[in-house]
Amino acid sequence: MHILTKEEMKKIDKLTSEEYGIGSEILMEQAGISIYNEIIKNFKKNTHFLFVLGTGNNGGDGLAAARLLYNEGYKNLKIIIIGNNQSNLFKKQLEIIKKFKFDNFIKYDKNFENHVSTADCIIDGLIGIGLKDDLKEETQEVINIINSKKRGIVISIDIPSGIDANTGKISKNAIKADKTITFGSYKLGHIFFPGREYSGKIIVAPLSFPKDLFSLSHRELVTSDMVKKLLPKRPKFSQKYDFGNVLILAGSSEFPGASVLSAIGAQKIGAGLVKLITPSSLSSSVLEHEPGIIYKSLNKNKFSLRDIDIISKDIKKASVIVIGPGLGRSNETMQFVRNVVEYSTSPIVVDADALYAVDALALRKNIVLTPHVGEMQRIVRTDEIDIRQNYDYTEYFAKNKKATIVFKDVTTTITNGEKTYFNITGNTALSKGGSGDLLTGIIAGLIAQGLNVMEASIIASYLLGRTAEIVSAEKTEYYTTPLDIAKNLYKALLEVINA
Ligand SMILES: NC(=O)C1=CN([C@@H]2O[C@H](COP(=O)(O)OP(=O)(O)OC[C@H]3O[C@@H](n4cnc5c(N)ncnc54)[C@H](O)[C@@H]3O)[C@@H](O)[C@H]2O)[C@@H](O)CC1
Ligand SMILES: Nc1ncnc2c1ncn2[C@@H]1O[C@H](COP(=O)(O)OP(=O)(O)O)[C@@H](O)[C@H]1O
Ligand SMILES: [K+]
Repeated sequence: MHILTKEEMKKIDKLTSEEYGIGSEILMEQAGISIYNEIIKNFKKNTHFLFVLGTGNNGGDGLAAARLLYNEGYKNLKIIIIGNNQSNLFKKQLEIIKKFKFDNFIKYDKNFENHVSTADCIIDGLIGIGLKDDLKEETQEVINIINSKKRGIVISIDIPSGIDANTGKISKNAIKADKTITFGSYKLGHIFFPGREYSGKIIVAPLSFPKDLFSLSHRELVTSDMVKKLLPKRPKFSQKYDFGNVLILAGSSEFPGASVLSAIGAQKIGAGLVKLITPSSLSSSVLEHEPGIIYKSLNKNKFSLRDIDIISKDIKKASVIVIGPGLGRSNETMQFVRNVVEYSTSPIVVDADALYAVDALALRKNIVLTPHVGEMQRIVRTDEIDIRQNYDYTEYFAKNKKATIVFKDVTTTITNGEKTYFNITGNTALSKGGSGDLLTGIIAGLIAQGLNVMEASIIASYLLGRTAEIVSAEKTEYYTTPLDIAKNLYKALLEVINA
């Protein structure tokens, strides 16, 4: 499923009309029908509806849906229109609904609160992707009353009014919907917070947009289907060397646990061989969890430059290297990181402390950086933009650095600057030390099996998040730990494989 900006959506509207002859009126009627269909599935004819509509095409969709319901015997409908500048399609829909003898238009006055609190279902068609500038005061007031006085279900048309479709940001105020019915495809505002939260359950109504047109967007949502298609094959006629060799350079006497989770992640996702080389002897617990992991301790506190000689053979043999989790950030260790990255030509997953050496690294497409919010804000070296709300800056950064980036957040951005994937699986069970270390190992385990760094990052992010959802449904988001997630990774795998 592609994820569109409002400009891309408008372009697709235009092309659908001009190149394919399916005009805006038809699309609006279809939008109305899809809202109508969703409503009749869930509400009886005696339901009290309040349609709160603007005067643009978002409001026009609302008028079409209201008329279809009215025509089917849903008689408890009230419509309130906010604003004056009616779009042509809105005007037309208004004329049509009047021809159906609908006349229950109400004014915006002191009784509005009462209408809101007595409605079983409120349809929000105030503003869609046409939001411009800050919300007008009257609209803010209307939205405020809906959010605070509603008793029934709120359904937003296309996107909750007040949410910017390109960023998910709130403009002064926004409707908190239970459900959003959007058209064609997701918009970015549906997947970035707070828009994602304000949208509630999102339903995508396809309308008649030609599918090919969506590929004008280079951004996609990671889905179970996509993961299923990308999962590496495991042919019967195989042996361990066919599934790759993961070398993990991680840990220190101060942070021995991180490397353990990375190694387990790589092993559990199916890598042929996983070797953990770590400075301290404190990570030996890895063998209790997975005795198949090859474990080597250098019996010191942290990596330094001269360790390169000891591990150079391993670096050459590795089909993928993980560097970073739990390393610490001393100068010597950063020198070590730089040298490993320069020395190797294999794919490398650079995570955690190793990200602090990024400035000095010559990056390449098969290097994947996996920063969380703080690390990302630091490596882009600018405080001027909030990196969580600027996926295009992450894309720009990846392109510029010629690397692949997995920017880990509630919505994770996976990009090489040309293609971008967003993952939205996961929950707060993952907001705990160690989840990222596990992810790193899973990414590497997939690269070892022959996937490129983008493919591996897509699958790993999806599976990590989905496993967290599955495990926490049983054990709660409080209780679930990275190790629980590692041990249950098979549940998300099975769900994907059997879907
Ligand atoms: N053109 C098409 O092919 C289709 C468009 N559709 C609908 O059309 C919508 C886009 O329609 P429009 O481009 O007319 O725009 P919208 O209807 O989304 O927004 C324009 C309306 O919002 C008001 N508005 C904008 N900024 C505001 C602010 N800051 N404060 C208060 N009011 C503000 C304007 O006064 C106007 O009434 C989509 O979201 C979707 O719902 C659907 O009918 C599907 C097909
Ligand atoms: N609330 C959340 N919802 C979804 N995913 C989350 C949430 N919190 C954290 N995550 C995910 O969990 C992982 C945390 O990584 P990170 O912060 O690097 O952990 P650590 O460095 O402690 O191992 C990332 O993949 C991130 O996307
Ligand atoms: K809306």
